Amino acid sequence: MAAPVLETENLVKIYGRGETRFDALKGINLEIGKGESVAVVGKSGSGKSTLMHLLALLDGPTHGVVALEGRPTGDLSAKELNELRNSAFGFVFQQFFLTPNQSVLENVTLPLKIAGVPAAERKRRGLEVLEQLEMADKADNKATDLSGGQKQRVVIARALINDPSVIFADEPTGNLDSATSNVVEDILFGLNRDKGITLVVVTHDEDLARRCSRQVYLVDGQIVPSLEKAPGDAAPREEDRHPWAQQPSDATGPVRVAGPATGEVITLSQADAAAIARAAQEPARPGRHAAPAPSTPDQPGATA
Ligand SMILES: Nc1ncnc2c1ncn2[C@@H]1O[C@H](COP(=O)(O)OP(=O)(O)OP(=O)(O)O)[C@@H](O)[C@H]1O
Repeated sequence: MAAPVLETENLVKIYGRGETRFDALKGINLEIGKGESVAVVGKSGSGKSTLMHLLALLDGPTHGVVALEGRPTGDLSAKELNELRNSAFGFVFQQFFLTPNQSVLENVTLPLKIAGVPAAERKRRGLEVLEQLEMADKADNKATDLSGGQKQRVVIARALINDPSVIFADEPTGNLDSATSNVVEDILFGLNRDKGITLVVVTHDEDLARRCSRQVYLVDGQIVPSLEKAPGDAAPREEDRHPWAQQPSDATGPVRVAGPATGEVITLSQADAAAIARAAQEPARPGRHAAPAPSTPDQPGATA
């Protein structure tokens, strides 16, 4: 793996206390190399967004370390964290909506405004990045006067404006139709390939996850073995790749599987094992990524 841009050590996140205590992450050790594209996959409530928020320095862990470019971030002040996030990261999050009353250009250049960049320079860089995403002609539009796919391109433009080393994307295609999803994905993977921007994507979309160079599987706040083969391994046998798929279908107790990469024994609930087995074995939906992307991708009615 390339030098890690992000590393975590025994990352634990506990929400609440006493009777309402919930252990959302239970000791995550993860390295994300520069230029990787990593999909964080798992069922609802498994801790994907929590992990993404900790990696993106939007929230702090209860225990453990997140290091950016080899530098632990735990001791940084709120101001330092803000600056670091603003300069190193881009966000394609559905909850980071565009500001409706502002123009596309104002939305895209917001991170530069926060960083204190003068107006003329903001405009120059904003138009440049909108040009890259074929949205320069919409610079003066209100953010509301756009289709779903166009809004998502504006969000990506905003994520790019500070030349980030990592883009975090939380369900970046969640509300888009299939053709528009393809366009948005192509943009994100193009940035990864051509500019070496590291991508960390939380998604339920198996096709999008498969397009990433690595998948990180979360079950109940823990990483379970990914489906990629370990470095230097011979091609794994099917039963080694998906040991959970070998369980008898009428089994009711917890499923114990040996990780193909580490040999570590992990206990999964039947439901989690079945969900992972399904995700691992389902073929790609027909039609996705097969057809060339349309040149005018945005569909009326889609929302970002
Ligand atoms: N602020 C919070 N306070 C208490 N519990 C929380 C909080 N945020 C998340 N949780 C709990 O932590 C667990 C993990 O949440 P998280 O949002 O990371 O899951 P997720 O895998 O991203 O789910 P989804 O796919 O549904 O978005 C869930 O059980 C959730 O209810």
